[in-house]
Amino acid sequence: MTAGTEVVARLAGRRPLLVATDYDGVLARLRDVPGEAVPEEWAPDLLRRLAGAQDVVVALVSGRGVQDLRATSGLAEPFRFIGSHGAEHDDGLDPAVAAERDLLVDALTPLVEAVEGARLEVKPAAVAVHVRTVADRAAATALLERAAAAAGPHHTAKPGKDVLELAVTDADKGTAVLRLAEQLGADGVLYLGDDVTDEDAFTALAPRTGAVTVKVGDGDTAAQLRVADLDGVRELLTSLADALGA
Ligand SMILES: O=P(O)(O)OC[C@H]1O[C@H](O[C@H]2O[C@H](CO)[C@@H](O)[C@H](O)[C@H]2O)[C@H](O)[C@@H](O)[C@@H]1O
Repeated sequence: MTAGTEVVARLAGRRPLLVATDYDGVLARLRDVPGEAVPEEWAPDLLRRLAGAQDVVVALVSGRGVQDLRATSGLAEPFRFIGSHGAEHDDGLDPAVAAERDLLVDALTPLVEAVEGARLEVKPAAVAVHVRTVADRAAATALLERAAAAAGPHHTAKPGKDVLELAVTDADKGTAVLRLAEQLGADGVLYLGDDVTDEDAFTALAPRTGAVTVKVGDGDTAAQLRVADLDGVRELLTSLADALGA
């Protein structure tokens, strides 16, 4: 049985159904420049098909801030947005976190400026140190270690693919997706993700009846199912859309 067949068998009859998906590495290929990570050509129409089905809600869940996620993906309503690794729901963020974030920016800026090719990304509730374009890989590793050491006890370190993010809240994708599922009274939940922070969602959803979790790509995971790559995501979501009559 393919992952798509399994997802259809377990979810097609469940309503309301929440289809929640990570963005980078699932709907968009990884790029050197985060702003260039646009969705795969098939993704917007396929997500709209799913969101058009009766009692189906589609949510994009990302480490990006919601504003960045909307701008980079080009996606808008009817989709729901969870950003900043769970700290932002649609457009809401506690403004008090910005001052705390700016202290982190001050601490990390000199570290990043000392390493050629490194970049600092300032997000609503976090600061991310990117090393994808650092040619000296030993320097990249050392920078991520120094950035981790700069974190205070009230920060949450979130490692990812060539990135270390320091968040100023303890929100995660797991609690955020569970909260949205409760709000919707969802009887079924599908979650797709490829990166370390998606493991929080896989773990949080594991005990929930009617939840199916899918890891995209290689690596250890708490997800129940796996697809190899973004083409696997397209096939899986197409099977679900067909089964929903969307
Ligand atoms: O939760 P996600 O939607 O997967 O977002 C995770 C991070 O994605 C972005 O960084 C990653 O993608 C970049 C563009 O392809 C790539 O250059 C970088 O190496 C990846 O780590 C985004 O820039 C971060 O803010 C997100 O946290």
